Amino acid sequence: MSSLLSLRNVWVEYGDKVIIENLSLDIEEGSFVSVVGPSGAGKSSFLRLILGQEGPSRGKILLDGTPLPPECGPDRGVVFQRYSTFPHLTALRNVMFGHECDGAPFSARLFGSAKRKAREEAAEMLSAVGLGANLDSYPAEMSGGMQQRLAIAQALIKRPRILLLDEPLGALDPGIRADMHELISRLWRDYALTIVMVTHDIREAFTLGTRVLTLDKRRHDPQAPHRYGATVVYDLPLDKENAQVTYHAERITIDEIRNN
Ligand SMILES: Nc1ncnc2c1ncn2[C@@H]1O[C@H](COP(=O)(O)OP(=O)(O)OP(=O)(O)O)[C@@H](O)[C@H]1O
Repeated sequence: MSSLLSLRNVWVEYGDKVIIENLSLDIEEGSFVSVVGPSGAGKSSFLRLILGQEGPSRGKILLDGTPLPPECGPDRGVVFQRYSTFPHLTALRNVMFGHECDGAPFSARLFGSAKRKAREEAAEMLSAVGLGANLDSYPAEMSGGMQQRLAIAQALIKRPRILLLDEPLGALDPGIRADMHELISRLWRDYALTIVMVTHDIREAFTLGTRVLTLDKRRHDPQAPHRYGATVVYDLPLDKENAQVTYHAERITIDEIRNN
């Protein structure tokens, strides 16, 4: 595997508030990186950096060895915990929207064969996420799990090189999460994706990831909580061939990682 994304001495600072501190990291093509850490550690900020929603205050980020374009492009797709889809569009139109924006940036409307092709691809993607029977449903008519399936289809239609997941299953019931784990694993394999997923669920991090990163502060100043930022304090590659790792993950906690 080769390095798809590299962060070199990256800092995120807001005024004198340090959020991410001197982060250096390589993410291999085809890997599934789970990111865990305490609330407020900077996990979403880390995803926003990769997405291009904000730039580092210092350091550089390279995609395939070249500086990451400052704006979010089709090479990166994202799914948030909620509200990733357009409520006024059907499932099919939600997924077609990416192609429509590219093909007709001003009107977001395609015609003729371009429209037919976009429709076929969107329907195919919706089938891949298990929504083949819901092409004409609106997000409000769908369950939480179905809405997240739709958000994933919408993110994947542009065939991104990196898929960013920010607590994508955080609002779902545990039973639905298990189905979603199966779906995300299958899409990761079938579409040869590189995935970076933020989660608060340590079991999910170990079940899905090929690597688990823990973001946290190495130093704390009780008088000035934002004096120091977070960095990668644990970086655990997982041997997915070894089923035992998955079983152990059932019981593992952040404290157990810290103590190892
Ligand atoms: N635009 C901003 N201006 C100032 N501070 C910000 C800004 N965006 C984020 N922060 C701060 O950065 C810190 C990290 O926020 P972030 O959302 O990345 O953490 P997180 O690890 O994802 O948290 P959680 O697990 O609770 O979602 C927080 O203290 C937050 O208040």
